[in-house]
Amino acid sequence: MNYDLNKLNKEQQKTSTLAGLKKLLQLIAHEKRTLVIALIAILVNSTLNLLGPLIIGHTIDTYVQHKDYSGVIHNAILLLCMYLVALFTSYSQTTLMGGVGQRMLFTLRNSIFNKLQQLPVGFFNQNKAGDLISRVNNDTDKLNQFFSQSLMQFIGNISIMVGAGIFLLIIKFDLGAATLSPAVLIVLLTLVLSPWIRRKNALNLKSVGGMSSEIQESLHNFKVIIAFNRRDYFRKRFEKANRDNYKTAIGAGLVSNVFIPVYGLFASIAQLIVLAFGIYLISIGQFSIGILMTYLLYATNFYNPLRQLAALWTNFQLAMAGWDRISQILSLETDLPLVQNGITEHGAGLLEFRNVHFGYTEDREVLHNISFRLEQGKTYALVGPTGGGKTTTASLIARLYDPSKGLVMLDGKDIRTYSPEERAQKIGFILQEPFLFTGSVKENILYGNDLYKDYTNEQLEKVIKDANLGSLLAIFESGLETPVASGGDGISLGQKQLIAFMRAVLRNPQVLILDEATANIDTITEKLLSDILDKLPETTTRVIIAHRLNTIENADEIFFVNSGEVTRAGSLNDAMDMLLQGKRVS
Ligand SMILES: Nc1ncnc2c1ncn2[C@@H]1O[C@H](COP(=O)(O)OP(=O)(O)OP(=O)(O)O)[C@@H](O)[C@H]1O
Repeated sequence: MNYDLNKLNKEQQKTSTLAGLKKLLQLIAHEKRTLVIALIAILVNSTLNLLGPLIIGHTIDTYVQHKDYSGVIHNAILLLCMYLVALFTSYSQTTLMGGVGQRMLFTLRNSIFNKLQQLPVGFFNQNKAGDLISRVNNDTDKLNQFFSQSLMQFIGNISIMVGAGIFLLIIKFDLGAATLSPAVLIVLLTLVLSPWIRRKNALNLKSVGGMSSEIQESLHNFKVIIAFNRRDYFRKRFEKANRDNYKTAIGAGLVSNVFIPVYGLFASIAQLIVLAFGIYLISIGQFSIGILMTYLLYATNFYNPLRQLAALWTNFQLAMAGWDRISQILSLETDLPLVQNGITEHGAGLLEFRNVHFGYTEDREVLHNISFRLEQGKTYALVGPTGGGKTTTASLIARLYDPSKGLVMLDGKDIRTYSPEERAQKIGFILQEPFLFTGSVKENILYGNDLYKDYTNEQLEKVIKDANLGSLLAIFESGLETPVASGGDGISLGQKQLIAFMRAVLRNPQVLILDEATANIDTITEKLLSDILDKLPETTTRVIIAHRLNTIENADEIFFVNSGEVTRAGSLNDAMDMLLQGKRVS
């Protein structure tokens, strides 16, 4: 399945502003009470702002012109009180919406992270970690900014505009219509330009993701970069990503800023219309100075928010572009679903591949029509040249992927019928490059193991000794409390493999897969591991992938994996011949 977020097909990419907005609103649906209070606050604020020009006009015509200063002072105090209440409502709505935005950000980041936890290995093969981090951090923040800062401003501005527009039309309809006509052009222009702005913003967010991937890759591989003196190479790559980001940011900024001067121009034209027409109306006795003042203030009240709406609209487009990138992740489903009514067979082997085909991508098949069967309690070895398909076969045993054709049976049932927990309990997989978390040896050993999670060190040490793993633990200076640094970088690769080995064995799986698990371990420790493997419960089936043939000399059966085909190799000597000749016997 295609999981590459930057190459989704049209169907996967299809998003509409309305549908996106609807889904987004669901995220804050439980905030109804806060939203209603914030809405009331902003409407009160707009109303107070709209009453201002009326009172000012009335003061000029009634009190200023008749030199009634007590009336002027009275209205001035009234205006001051109104502006203070407006300030309070504005502060309240900002604080309330700030909280809504932060809570939404929290939920959204959790949802994306949870979704990432559910997606299959194929998704992570096809996407760069840096880009995903950028989506979780940066794109969600764009949404937060819109919700916490822009949404209520948006509503407030629209209500002021609508109110001001109504007053303009009521006071004098023909002048009102002339004053509002530039706004119609602005709305049309906005509608035409919006998709373009959204596209430009999406490109910009994508380039931020690209830059983040470059940083992640170079930080992750810093040892190789230094060892190969490739700093210049990565510097150039980063410079290119940074330049791409710079260009897309300039592009997005340019299109976004196109509105601001255009809006300004239209607002000025509207004011000119009011002034010219208003002065004419005064000259023919239809308007008073106070009404002209009120009119001018309403025109400003109409066009100022419109100008701000341009900026808010840009924020909205940016938030929607961010939301598109986020919802691309949220809408993905795992291609490893739980199958309810899979085949169940008695008497099947513990594990069986039936005519399995598999490819990481649709255009290249890696495993071709593989069939084999593993019995309980036996030891199997997979040998073969590099790139032959051993790890891929093991990955299908652990259901990191599903076959494109064919079936994998585990313990008499289609492997797809097991829940991830059941499967992880039955299958232990020690990867070629085990990953350790920051913490202690104990925390890493107990990772994913609920059975011993509350054990004290003494209890756990006893369990480890009983599982014949004591000699491995003794290799670590401070035993269970030996610290492990981020990604396990503070300890050797061999030691990592030992921890991964203890982690897998303590779960007591039915099938234990060791993928080159002893490749970085000295001969004496390797012998220790071999003894431990021999002492595993009789029911444990072992699948050992190894390049060094001495590690598999005790295997009950050897499979030769080459060019995506799996065949029985017969004896160790036969396997050796096949490896040396690079071909298989039929
Ligand atoms: N994540 C992946 N995406 C695409 N192709 C892959 C991926 N992993 C492996 N392959 C390809 O699948 C084929 C089999 O690889 P696999 O890792 O199974 O070989 P292997 O026998 O385990 O090799 P090695 O002995 O080097 O570990 C190779 O051609 C490899 O290039």
